Amino acid sequence: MSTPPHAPRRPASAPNLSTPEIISQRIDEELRKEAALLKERKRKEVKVLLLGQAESGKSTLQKHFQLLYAQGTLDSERPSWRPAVYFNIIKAVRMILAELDFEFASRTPGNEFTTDDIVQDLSNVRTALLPLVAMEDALASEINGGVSIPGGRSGAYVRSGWQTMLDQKASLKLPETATVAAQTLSRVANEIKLLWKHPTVQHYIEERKIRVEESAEFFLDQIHRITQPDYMPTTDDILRVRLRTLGVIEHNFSVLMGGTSYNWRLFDVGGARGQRQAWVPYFDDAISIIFLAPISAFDQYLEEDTKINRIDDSLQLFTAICSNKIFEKVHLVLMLNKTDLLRQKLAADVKIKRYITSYGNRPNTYEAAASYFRQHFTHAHKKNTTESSRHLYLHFTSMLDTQTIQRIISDVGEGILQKHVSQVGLI
Ligand SMILES: Nc1nc2c(ncn2[C@@H]2O[C@H](COP(=O)(O)OP(=O)(O)OP(=O)(O)O)[C@@H](O)[C@H]2O)c(=O)[nH]1
Ligand SMILES: [Mg+2]
Repeated sequence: MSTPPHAPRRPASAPNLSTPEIISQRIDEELRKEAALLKERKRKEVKVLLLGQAESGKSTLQKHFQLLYAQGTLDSERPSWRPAVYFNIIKAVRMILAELDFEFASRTPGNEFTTDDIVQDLSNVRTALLPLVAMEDALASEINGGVSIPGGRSGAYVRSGWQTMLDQKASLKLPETATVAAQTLSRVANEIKLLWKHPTVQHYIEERKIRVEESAEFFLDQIHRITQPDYMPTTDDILRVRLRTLGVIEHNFSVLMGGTSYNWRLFDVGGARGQRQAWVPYFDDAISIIFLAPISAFDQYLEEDTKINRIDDSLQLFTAICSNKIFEKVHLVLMLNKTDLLRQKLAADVKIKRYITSYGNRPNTYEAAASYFRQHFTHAHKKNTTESSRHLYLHFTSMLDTQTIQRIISDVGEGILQKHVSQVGLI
């Protein structure tokens, strides 16, 4: 190969850039740069796990993070929540009808809530609603992208990237089954209202014979708004939607603190018992755990094991987290969540001691209950903390109180960041 006439000539004294030593120096330099970049990235990366049993409010808390730090992404995801709202309503209608069937089958004469006329009226409403109820599984399957939950459990859930999948498929347009569901819902909106407001249904709700999911009441009360053809979920709707999380979903936020932009990596996990083994690979190098325990759940049992009281399960899980060596130095935040529902239940005179005998003769008030649950969780932490310096940051929360929860997120965030900054020096 000949040198082109105008190519600059290497002076005789200049080093030969292709000697093995130079190549090796260059590789070293590249590796150093890469390591420095990695270190810098790690320095700005804050890894937080959201843990707790199913329905404890982890995904709802994640939405609040999103609302605070990445409002734009929540806005762009808005359309993909529409099928989920429909799904929540259809499921509630199905649960109400199933319970009515059961109650009517065993009705006794003279009961003012189950007269022949009432049974006939509600049976007509039922007939009108059957086509809607029949769509539940197909809608769940569409939301799930056709993948079913291991173990054959039905229902709708979200997994990593689900919104992108829906967005790519349909952008603002509703997917096929959801479109039919929207039309059917508009057609039977009056019947849903009739059913929901019916004194017999309200009576069974009060008597706690009909138990719908916690967000159902909110959606059913607003059925006419939701069944409008141009309905788009509000932020409140998104916060209320119930969809199980499947596996572990990572959410990234850029958070500006003290003039530096940190990359928050928030891991939201599926909380049901069968899902918990999927958490383990994410335990390494987590700087913080936010553990959610719904203290309103004292009268509820696990869906996956109906013998186990949900508060017991939360305590057991929290104990396991506290005693795990890998979390000895973690910044541990405990949110005793759903305080609004706890207040509601106590106002309706649901007795804690009926479900938790050790509650004894303590007053059935919010203050006494909150202090009792706090004591149990702090005790579990203290008993299972070998690293004496690990502190427990405890908050009573309601995810419906957006203003307060956002202030708590800011406070919790600062604490987590301080911990992070004190540890990055070790990297
Ligand atoms: N009233 C009330 N509802 C809440 C609160 N926190 C969460 N919810 C509702 O409880 C339901 C379950 O919340 P999620 O955030 O989906 O629960 P999760 O812990 O992510 O559940 P999994 O994904 O199954 O592990 C949703 O309908 C939420 O809107 C709260 O403080 N008060
Ligand atoms: Mg979830």
